[in-house]
Amino acid sequence: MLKPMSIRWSLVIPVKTLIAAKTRMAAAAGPYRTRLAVAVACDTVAAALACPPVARVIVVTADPAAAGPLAALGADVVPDPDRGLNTALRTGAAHAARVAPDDAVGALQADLPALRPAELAAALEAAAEFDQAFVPDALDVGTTFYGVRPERPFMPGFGGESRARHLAAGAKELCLPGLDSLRRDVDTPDDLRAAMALGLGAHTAAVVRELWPPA
Ligand SMILES: Nc1nc2c(ncn2[C@@H]2O[C@H](COP(=O)(O)OP(=O)(O)OP(=O)(O)O)[C@@H](O)[C@H]2O)c(=O)[nH]1
Ligand SMILES: C=C(OP(=O)(O)O)C(=O)O
Repeated sequence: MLKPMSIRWSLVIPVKTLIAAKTRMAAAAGPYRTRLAVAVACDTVAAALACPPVARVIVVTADPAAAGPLAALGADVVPDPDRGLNTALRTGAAHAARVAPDDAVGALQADLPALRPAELAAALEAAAEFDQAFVPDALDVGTTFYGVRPERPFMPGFGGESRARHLAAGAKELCLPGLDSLRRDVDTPDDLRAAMALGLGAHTAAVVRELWPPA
């Protein structure tokens, strides 16, 4: 058996078609909504690619306006069959199994604009000790990361109250301290303010400067 420290990861990051993305930010972001969605995904992908155990990032999207900048950062882009979030994740995981069957596979939400590579690395190291594991979101309601060891079944249960779903499916909840940036997904203006307090990545920070210019 591989030692957990030596496990490498393929991370699947789903990015919704932009016209339907970040709808809970629509009132606050106005015409900046789709740029914000792309920027947040760019910061998430850049942080994941900067994380040493991450061998590859596989973005699943049907939207060329998201695919272009994310591929330019170094992600592999796989077309989304457009049958919902968990189907998109399983499609990315199937690609990962084809290109790197010996690597662990994780699903990471695309809306983590404050993500720090060291926090992601700590979570991946902990996750490698379990067949399936997940990280709950900051509210302890949803999930920001779900992953499985190499060759184990990948059974993501994202959407709504996914923390309870992942727990019920027997996945290990990772309760490490110091995962704030990994748990801070951004769906609402309050979430964005909380992510700003942690420190936004450069792409999101640039959009926020235009959206909310400093007084
Ligand atoms: N590829 C793909 N990604 C999806 C799909 N649905 C959701 N996502 C992604 O999954 C994550 C969580 O999505 P949601 O919270 O449902 O959507 P959102 O666009 O972030 O926000 P809302 O529109 O406010 O719900 C984000 O990274 C989305 O881009 C889908 O059908 N396909
Ligand atoms: C899809 C999820 O989250 P959200 O809609 O809050 O981004 C989830 O937590 O499973």
